[in-house]
Amino acid sequence: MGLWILELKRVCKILQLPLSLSCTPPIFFEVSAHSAYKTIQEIREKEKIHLIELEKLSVIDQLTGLRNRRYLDDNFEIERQKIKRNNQKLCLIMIDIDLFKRINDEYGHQMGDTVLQEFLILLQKNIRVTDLLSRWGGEEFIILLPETSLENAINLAKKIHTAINAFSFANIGKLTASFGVSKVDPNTNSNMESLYQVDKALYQAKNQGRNRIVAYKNNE
Ligand SMILES: Nc1nc2c(ncn2[C@@H]2O[C@H](COP(=O)(O)OP(=O)(O)OP(=O)(O)O)[C@@H](O)[C@H]2O)c(=O)[nH]1
Repeated sequence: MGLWILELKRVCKILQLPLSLSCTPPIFFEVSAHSAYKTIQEIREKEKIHLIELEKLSVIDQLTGLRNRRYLDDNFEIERQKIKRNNQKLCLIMIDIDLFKRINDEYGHQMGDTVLQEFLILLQKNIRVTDLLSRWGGEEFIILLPETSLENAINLAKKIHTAINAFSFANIGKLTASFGVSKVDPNTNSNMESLYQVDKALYQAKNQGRNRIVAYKNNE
């Protein structure tokens, strides 16, 4: 009983609810203990829902509504373990909008945000529901492609590349993007290595003049 009251005091304190437990006659104590117990249960349920909501928010990018880097980090390991067990294929595509800074500088940050939102819709239209698209940061996106060979990942990058080149962004017009593509080998690569490889391929695409796709090769 004492513990209930302590717990009730605790949750009421957290939720800043008024609580008066003084002068409760024994006959009424049963009733108030019962309602106190119910209150604690209700508050615990609300706390649980609140935590679930917080957990969801922590893996969602506010601007685009896409999953964020944290979500990808968590799920990449799960996907790696799955392909290792089932001997499946897994690839990564990293996409970065070219010269995005110019858009912010010329049209303002808000227009830059709009472009990012349009860009992600374009990406979503071109991938499968089982592909995991996330915002890696700034103007950079990653797609994790389960059950996809390197050849098919490159084909998908080509398809997205063509779609971007054909698209006219509101108020901005044409944009280009650079792509890195890599295969994940769960037996030899750690998550870090796989991400390093796809990032290196993207870096090469930028260095070679942007608006292109580069696949990571082992001997580079
Ligand atoms: N509007 C907007 N801009 C962002 C956001 N996140 C990052 N940026 C901007 O994206 C720009 C990225 O610039 P850089 O890293 O120089 O790259 P870039 O201009 O795209 O050039 P390259 O990648 O070399 O083609 C910076 O100006 C950032 O401020 C965002 O959420 N919204």
